[in-house]
Amino acid sequence: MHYNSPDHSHLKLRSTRFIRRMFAMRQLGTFLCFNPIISVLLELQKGNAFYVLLFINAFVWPWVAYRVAMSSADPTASERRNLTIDAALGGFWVAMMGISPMPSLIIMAVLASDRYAVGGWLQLQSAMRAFLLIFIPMWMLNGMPWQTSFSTRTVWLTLPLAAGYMFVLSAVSYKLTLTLRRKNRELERISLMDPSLGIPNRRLFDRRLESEYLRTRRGECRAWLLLLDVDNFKTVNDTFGHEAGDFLLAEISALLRNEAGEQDIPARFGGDELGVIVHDADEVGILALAETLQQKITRLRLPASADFHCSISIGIAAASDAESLQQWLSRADLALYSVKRAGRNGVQLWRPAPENPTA
Ligand SMILES: Nc1nc2c(ncn2[C@@H]2O[C@H](COP(=O)(O)OP(=O)(O)OP(=O)(O)O)[C@@H](O)[C@H]2O)c(=O)[nH]1
Repeated sequence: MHYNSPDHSHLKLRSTRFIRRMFAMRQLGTFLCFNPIISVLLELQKGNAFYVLLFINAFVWPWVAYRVAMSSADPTASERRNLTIDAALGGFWVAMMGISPMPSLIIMAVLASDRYAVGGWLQLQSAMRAFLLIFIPMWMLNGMPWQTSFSTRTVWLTLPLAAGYMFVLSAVSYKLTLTLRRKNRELERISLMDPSLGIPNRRLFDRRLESEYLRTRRGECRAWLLLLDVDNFKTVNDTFGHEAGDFLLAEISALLRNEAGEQDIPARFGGDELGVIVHDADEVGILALAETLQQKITRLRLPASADFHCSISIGIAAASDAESLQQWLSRADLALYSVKRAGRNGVQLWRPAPENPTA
C-alpha cells in the first residue's frame, strides 16, 4: 500500500525545487558550452550532423532532462542520473574537439565542480565514470586527435563559461548556505521551546540556569529561581477535561511571559510545573513578583466554568545562597515542597537555618 506521510508533500516540494534549480543551471551551462564547442567544431570542419547534435544537447536536452525528472516516481534520483548523463555528453564533446585544451579543461572543471557541489564525492565519481566511458571509445573512434592549437575566437567564447558559470555556481551555493543557516537557527529555536506553551523548555531552562548561576557567582547580578506548581491540577483535568488543563497552563505561561522582566526566563519545568529565572532582583522585589503572579493566577478563569478558582504554590531560592547549581535548584524545590505540605496556595522563600545562638 502506498502511504503518503504528512512529510510527503514537503519532500516533493523540496525535490521539485532541486530539479528546477538544476534545470536553470543546465540551461545556462549547455548554452555557455555551446559557443566554444561550435567554434572548435567549425575549426575542425566537422559535418553538419555534429552541429545538429550540439544544438540538441544545448537547447533540447535541458527540457528533456527536466520533463523526465519531474514525471519520475523518484525525481531526485532521476535528476542525479541526468547529472551523470551531462558528464557523459561532456565526454563526447571533449572527444569530438580532439581534447582542445581551452574549452575541454573548462568544461571538465565545470562538470566536476557542479557535480561535487550537488552530490559530493559519490556524484563526482559516477560523473567521472560516465565521462570516461563515453570519452575513451569516442576519442579512439575519432582517431585519437590531439588538438593543441585554438583560435582567439574560441578563447573569447570560452571565457563566459569559465567566469560566468563559476560565478553563478558560487552564488547558488551561497544562497543554499544562507537557507541552511536560517533553517538551523529555526531548528535550534524549536528544540529549545515548549511547543504548546510558547515558552522555553527544560533544555533552555537548564542552560540559562547555569549561566545565571555563574554570573551571580561572579557578582554580575543577583539571580533567583521561582518554581511554580499548579495546585490540584489533576482535579482540573479530571473535572473539566485535559483541554481545559492545557488552556490553564497556556494562560499561566502567557502571564509569566508578561510579568517576567526582559532578561528573565519563564520556562516549563515539566508537567504542570513551571519556573522563572529572574536575572537580577533583591528579596523585596522577588517576593513582590511572586505575590503578583499568585494574585493574577487566582483571577484566571476557564471558558467552561466562571466559578473555577485556580491557585499556585511557589518556591523561591537565591543563587547567591547556593554552593552549587544543583543546590540552588533543590532549595527552590524544597521551598515549593514546604508550601505544598503547608496546604498549597502560598509563597515560600528558602532561607538558611538561623545560626545556633549558643554555638
Ligand atoms: N492538561 C494537561 N495535564 C498535564 C500536562 N502535563 C501534566 N499534566 C497532568 O498534571 C497532573 C499533575 O498532577 P500531580 O503531579 O498529581 O499534582 P496536582 O494534581 O497538581 O497536585 P499538587 O501538585 O499536589 O497540588 C497529572 O495528572 C498530569 O497528567 C499537560 O501538559 N496538560
